[in-house]
Amino acid sequence: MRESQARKKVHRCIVCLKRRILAKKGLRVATVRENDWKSLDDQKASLDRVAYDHVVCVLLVRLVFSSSATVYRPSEEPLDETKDLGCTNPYGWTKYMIEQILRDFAAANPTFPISILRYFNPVGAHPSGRIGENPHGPPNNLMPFVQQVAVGRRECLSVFGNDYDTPDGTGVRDYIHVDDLAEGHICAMEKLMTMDGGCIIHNLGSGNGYSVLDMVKAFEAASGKSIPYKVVDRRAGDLGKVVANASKAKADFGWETKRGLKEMCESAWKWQSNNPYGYEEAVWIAAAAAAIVLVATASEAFVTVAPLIDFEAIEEVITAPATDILMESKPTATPRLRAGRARLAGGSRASRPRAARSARRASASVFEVVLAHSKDMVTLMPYGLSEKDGITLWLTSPLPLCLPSEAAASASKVAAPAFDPSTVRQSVQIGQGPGLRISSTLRSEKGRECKSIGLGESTCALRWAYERVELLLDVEDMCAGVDSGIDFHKACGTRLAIRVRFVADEGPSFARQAGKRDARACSQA
Ligand SMILES: O=c1ccn([C@@H]2O[C@H](COP(=O)(O)OP(=O)(O)O[C@H]3O[C@H](CO)[C@@H](O)[C@H](O)[C@H]3O)[C@@H](O)[C@H]2O)c(=O)[nH]1
Repeated sequence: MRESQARKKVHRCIVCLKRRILAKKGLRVATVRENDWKSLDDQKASLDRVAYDHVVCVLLVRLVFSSSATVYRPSEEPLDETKDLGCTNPYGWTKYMIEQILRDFAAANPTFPISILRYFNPVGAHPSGRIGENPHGPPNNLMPFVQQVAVGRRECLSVFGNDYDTPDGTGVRDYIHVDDLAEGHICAMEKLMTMDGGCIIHNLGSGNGYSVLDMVKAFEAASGKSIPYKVVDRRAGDLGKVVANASKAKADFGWETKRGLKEMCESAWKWQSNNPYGYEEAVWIAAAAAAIVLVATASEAFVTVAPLIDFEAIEEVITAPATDILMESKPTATPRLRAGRARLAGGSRASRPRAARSARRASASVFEVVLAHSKDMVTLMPYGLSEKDGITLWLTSPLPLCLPSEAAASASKVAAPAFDPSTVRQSVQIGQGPGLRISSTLRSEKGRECKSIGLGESTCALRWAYERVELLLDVEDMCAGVDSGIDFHKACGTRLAIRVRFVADEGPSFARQAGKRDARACSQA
C-alpha cells in the first residue's frame, strides 16, 4: 500500500471515530472532511448549529496531553494535583513547559477544552501479548529491565538502593497498568466532550505504592522465572517514594484503576515471552505448527535441523505459493528442491554423512529453506562448519511478514494477511551463539531502499519496508564449536523462503567437523 493510501485509511478511521462520538452524543453527523477545517466558517450556515460546534470541537479544539508525575516538585507525600510543581530533569521540564503553554492557551482560548493527564508509572502490556513496551538499548525503567532478565536477555537486575525510608528500603512507586491508563484517556476525552473550555488536570495513578522488591516478586510469580538481582548504589535523582493521590480523576470522571500487580506482570510477561527481542528483533514467520523444511540443493550440502520438526505440518506449509516463490527466486532449483524435501521428509539420519560428503566437494553450496514455525524456537544448525567457513543466508520474505489474524493463529494455519504498512511491523531476528558474527544487508527487491545492518554478536534486527525484500547475511566468522546454530525465534504470519549459501575460499572444511556434527545432530534429534 502506498503512503497516500495509508494516509487515506487513517483519515477514514479518524472520520469514522468522530462520527461515532457524535452519534453517541445524539448529534447529527455533518460531513466534514479533515482538510475542510479552514473553511468551516463558510460552511457554518449550512450546518446544524450543534453538530457544527461538535464537529469543530472534535476536529479542532479538544486536546488531551500526556504529562507525567515528574512535573511535581520532589515529595514523598501522596501527590495530588494541587502539589507544587518543579522538575529535576530535562524530560520533566519538557512536560512542565508544555503544560504551562497549554494552560495559557486554554485561558486565552476559552472554547478550547484541554485535559492534562499526569501519568505515574505505566507498566504491563496489551493482554493479547502482541503490543508491549520495546525499549531501545538497555531499559532505564524497572519493569522492562525485569522482563528482559526473565526472558534471559540480561543476567541480573540492579536494585538502585535499599536504604530508603520505605518498608523494605527499596524505592516505592505507583505502578499503573497501561490498559487502565488508556481507559483514563477515554474518560478524559468524554469529560472534554461535556466542556466548553478550560484546562483540567488529573493524575493517572492507582494511589498504591509498591517497592522494587514487591515488583520483582510479583513478576517472578507471574512468569515463573527467577529474577536475580543485586543491590547497588542509589540512582542519582531518585526519590524513595512517589505515589499518586488519584481521587480527583475518580471524582471528576469516574475513573480509577481496575488492574493490579498480577495483571500488570502477567500481561508484561506475555508480551515479553512472546517477543523476547521486542518488535525489531522478533521473527515473524509462519503461524503453522512447529515445522521447518530445509531443502538442500546444488551441492547437496546439508543443514541439520534440530528440534521440533513436524513433517506433516511441513507438507501443509509447503503449498504451491511457497514453492512458486522459491521457483521465482531460483527457478532452476526446483527439481533439487523437491528431491531435497523428500529426503528430509524421510528423516533418514543415514543420509546426513552422505550429504556431508557431497558438500565436501563443493566450494559453494546452496540450501533452499522454507520455514513455517509457531511460537516455539526452531534451531537451524549449520552442518559441519568450521571457523574457516563462511556462510551466506538470504532471507526472502515472499509475502510481507505480518502478525497473523487471531483466527488464523488459533487455527494454526498459515495466514496471508494483507499488507498494510501503517499497521504492520515486520521483522526478523537471528540469534547466534558465541563466536558467530554476522553482517547483513537488507535490500528491497526493486532496490528502492538499501540498508546495511551490522549485527551484534548475539542478535540482529531488521524491518521489512517493502512487500518483498531480501536479507543477505554474511557470516564472517564461525567458531569451531558450532553449537551456536542460528535460531529463529518466535513467529507467525507468513512463510519465509531462505536460501543459504556456503561460501569459502577453499571449500567448507566439512571433513574435520562432520563426524562431530553428526554425533551432535543425532544426540539432539
Ligand atoms: O534498573 C532499575 C530501574 C529502576 N529501579 C528502581 O525502580 C523504581 C522505578 O524506577 P523507574 O521505572 O525508572 O521509574 P521512575 O524513576 O519512577 O521514573 C518513571 O516514572 C516517572 C513518573 O511517572 C516518569 O516521569 C519517568 O519518566 C519514568 O521513567 C525506582 O525506585 C528505581 O530506583 C531499579 O532499582 N533498577
